[in-house]
Amino acid sequence: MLYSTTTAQQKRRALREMLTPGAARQFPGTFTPLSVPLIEEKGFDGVYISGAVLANELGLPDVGLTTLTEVAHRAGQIARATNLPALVDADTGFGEPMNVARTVQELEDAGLAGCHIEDQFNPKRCGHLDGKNMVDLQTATRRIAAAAQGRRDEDFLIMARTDLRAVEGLDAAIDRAKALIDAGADAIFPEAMKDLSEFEAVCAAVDVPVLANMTEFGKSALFTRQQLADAGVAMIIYPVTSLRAAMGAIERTLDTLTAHGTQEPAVAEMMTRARLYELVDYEAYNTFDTGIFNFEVPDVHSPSGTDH
Ligand SMILES: C[C@](O)(C(=O)O)[C@H](CC(=O)O)C(=O)O
Ligand SMILES: [Mg+2]
Repeated sequence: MLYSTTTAQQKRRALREMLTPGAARQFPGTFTPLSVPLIEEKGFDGVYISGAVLANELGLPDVGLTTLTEVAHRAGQIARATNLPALVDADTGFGEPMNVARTVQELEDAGLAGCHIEDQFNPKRCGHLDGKNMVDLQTATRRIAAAAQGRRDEDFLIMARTDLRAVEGLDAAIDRAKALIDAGADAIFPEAMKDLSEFEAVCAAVDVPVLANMTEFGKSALFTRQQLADAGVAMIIYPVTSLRAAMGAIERTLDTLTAHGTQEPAVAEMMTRARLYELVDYEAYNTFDTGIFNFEVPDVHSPSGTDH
């Protein structure tokens, strides 16, 4: 009950240890702390907090409108709800190199295990769309160097994302990934890979953990965990999956309500009240006090009642 029983430091260590080449650790995205017990219960390795989802959840497009304060706050609420490590999308780092250093410190304070910082400039966009604004190599490496310098816990994972593949091709993206590692990146997120052989090429070219982004309706096909493990991938994110699933269910339910005048036909698809209460550990809160107030209140009206 309440929040996680492991410290942020322990979660960061755990993340470091689990990210070996080919481990293909699965990090489903979540936009709410409420999904976190589900992710844990189903045996996933960690939790991902997507910038696109945090923006969309606020009714905004993913073009760099969310602020560091908003992202750190929401990501912190999610991170503290889980014993698993949480990786957050820090977009372009929320400013110039000095701001990026502060971003890392805010995310450390919020209990995140790591973040990724990309080489676009605002208005940034989803890595799987065309027409991205890319910063030059020097700006990209400065961002990562500032992030590494800002970090106070050496286990906080700084992942560099490069969006260059869709703009200048795979070789350029690999060259940039290497430069970002030299600048201090602990891991690489090669965005918008075209096929499995591209993941393989990146994994072979760098000796840090590589992330695969399995976002739906994007430029990459939805490869299985085994396929990505065989390519050498250390970590897989499913950034928008739960949001898309939830929004699909909401839309279908609203349609049922308008069509039938009642939600009754949709109830079978809903999470039950009992299951929802289970996720928030209702029962434990009911009994929490009984373990603490196990003494008797003296009767002040009895002859010995003043003796307390
Ligand atoms: C990973 C990503 O950065 C995100 O914010 O979740 C997005 C996902 C998406 O828009 O599908 C991305 O740029 O790939
Ligand atoms: Mg993003």
